[in-house]
Amino acid sequence: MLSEIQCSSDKVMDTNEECSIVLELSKDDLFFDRKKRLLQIKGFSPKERVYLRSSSKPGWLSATVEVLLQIARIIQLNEQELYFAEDDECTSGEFYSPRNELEALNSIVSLIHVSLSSCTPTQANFLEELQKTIFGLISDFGDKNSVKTVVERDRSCDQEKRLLEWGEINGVKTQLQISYVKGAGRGAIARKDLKVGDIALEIPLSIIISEELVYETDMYHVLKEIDGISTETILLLWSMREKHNCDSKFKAYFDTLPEKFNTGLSFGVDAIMTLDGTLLLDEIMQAREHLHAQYDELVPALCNQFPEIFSPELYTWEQFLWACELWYSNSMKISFSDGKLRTCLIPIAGFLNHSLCPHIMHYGKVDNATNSLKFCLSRPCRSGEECYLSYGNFSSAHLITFYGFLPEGDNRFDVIPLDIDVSDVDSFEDKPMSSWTTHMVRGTWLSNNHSIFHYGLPSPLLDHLRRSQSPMLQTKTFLQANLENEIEVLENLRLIFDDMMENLGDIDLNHRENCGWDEKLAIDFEILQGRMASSILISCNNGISMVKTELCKCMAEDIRG
Ligand SMILES: C[S@@+](CC[C@H](N)C(=O)[O-])C[C@H]1O[C@@H](n2cnc3c(N)ncnc32)[C@H](O)[C@@H]1O
Repeated sequence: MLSEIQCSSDKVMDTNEECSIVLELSKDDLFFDRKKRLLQIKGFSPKERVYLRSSSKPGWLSATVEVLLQIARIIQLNEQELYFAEDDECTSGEFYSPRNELEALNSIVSLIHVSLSSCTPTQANFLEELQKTIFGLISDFGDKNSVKTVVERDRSCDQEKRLLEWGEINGVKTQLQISYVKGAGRGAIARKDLKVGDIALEIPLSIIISEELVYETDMYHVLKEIDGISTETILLLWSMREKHNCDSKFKAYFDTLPEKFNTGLSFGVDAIMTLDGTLLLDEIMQAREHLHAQYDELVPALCNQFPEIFSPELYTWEQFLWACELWYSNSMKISFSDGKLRTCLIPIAGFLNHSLCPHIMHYGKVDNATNSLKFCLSRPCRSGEECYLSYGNFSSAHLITFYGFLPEGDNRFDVIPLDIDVSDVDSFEDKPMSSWTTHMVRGTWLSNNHSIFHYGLPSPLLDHLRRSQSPMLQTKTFLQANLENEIEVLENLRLIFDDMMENLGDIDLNHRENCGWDEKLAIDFEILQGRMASSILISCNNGISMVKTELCKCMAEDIRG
């Protein structure tokens, strides 16, 4: 979903020879205090004016870009990225996440765009040079972080082509064609080179499936009388019947939908057993229980009372699960011109696959002027390349449960939440920075700071554990009591992850080759969680030895002293 660009440009043009761009952290930002602190650590204020110097000075461009990017990255951090953001000086070229980097670079592009609308020709030269550099950085970043798609040219896409033709008759404008891609079903491939800001796909409102459609049906008169029924459930029940309607306006769309979705919701018994000891097991079991309860409460009664509307052979548990998987894996939340957020199915856009480094990041708002939904690029996509969307900042457990895949690459939203009571310790501290209400860890290979007092582990967690262990100590100092406290903190953390590794058990990779799709996914998740847990154990162990070395030095000095 579109997050407001929080940088603003005052468009202050200082002289004819130079100009400046203002990056400002919005006072309304939910994490204003934390971001302000991070900015200050790096030597910036929440409202920073960056001057674009004369191009005759060598190196002005890269120095300016570096400053702009450091500030924009912090402004664009989301809550989880902020939790893991290291509060030490960040080395240049470091980034927080692909999402954050693309947001930061695109926010600078927007500022340049605004400034270009009211500047002198000399200033325009600076700005255009800067813009070219930022576009170059976006393109390089995409190249480095993208996953190569293999298009399966031998598989026919006749139904998909029919849907595209139907869409174009109804006003769809697209720069994408649909093909099968290895490991992900169908995907959308760029027909020509597309640049930042280009519209890859434009879908008119008239072919978007949303709640309004159901209001016109006989089904709605029955469903609206049910207390507390959500519009999502109404849509789900509607799609179970509409799928079989030969006269449906959306027949071409329903014809392209798979008979089976293969998400975590339809994992078989063996896959579920494999998940024992993983975080994914809870996620899948909770979701399945919820859906079973919903079905049992609603559907048999509807079939009994209104069999002419809810025909029992169309409203089986299997068909209900199919519809749930359809809506979970293919729907998008769209903001309409009346300000309402609606969950919708969007024909053709539904072929866009997810990537951790997507081309399209913002697509959730109807354009009032054109009455359509536009999918614009935040990074370039070359002709023949698969064009990816961001489904959201989801963990791999969520993506497997509701979408049925594990994304390639480092997913920075894969965290292990820790069940730690934060109430008593942080409440007596009046430091705003200590008030995280939940704590978590992630693979420590993602951290750049493995030195003493950091160990690749998140600072908010370590600070919390230090304080709860010994509230009165001055932490992060080389005093004996503090170092002893530090060792206890790391040993306690190590215990949690020793247990986790034990519960995960051994993984049989040879067995994986002969498994079905669901067991394969379950094993891959187990491997991922094991990798995360073992990286944390390594960090704890390395940390303990580092601290013990310091402790020995400290005690030796005491003896000498
Ligand atoms: C909105 S649909 C995208 C089109 C879909 N590939 C198809 O053939 O209909 C979402 C589904 O695509 C697949 N998918 C999306 N992104 C993927 C990825 N990065 N890797 C593997 N499968 C992916 C998953 O099956 C997911 O449930």
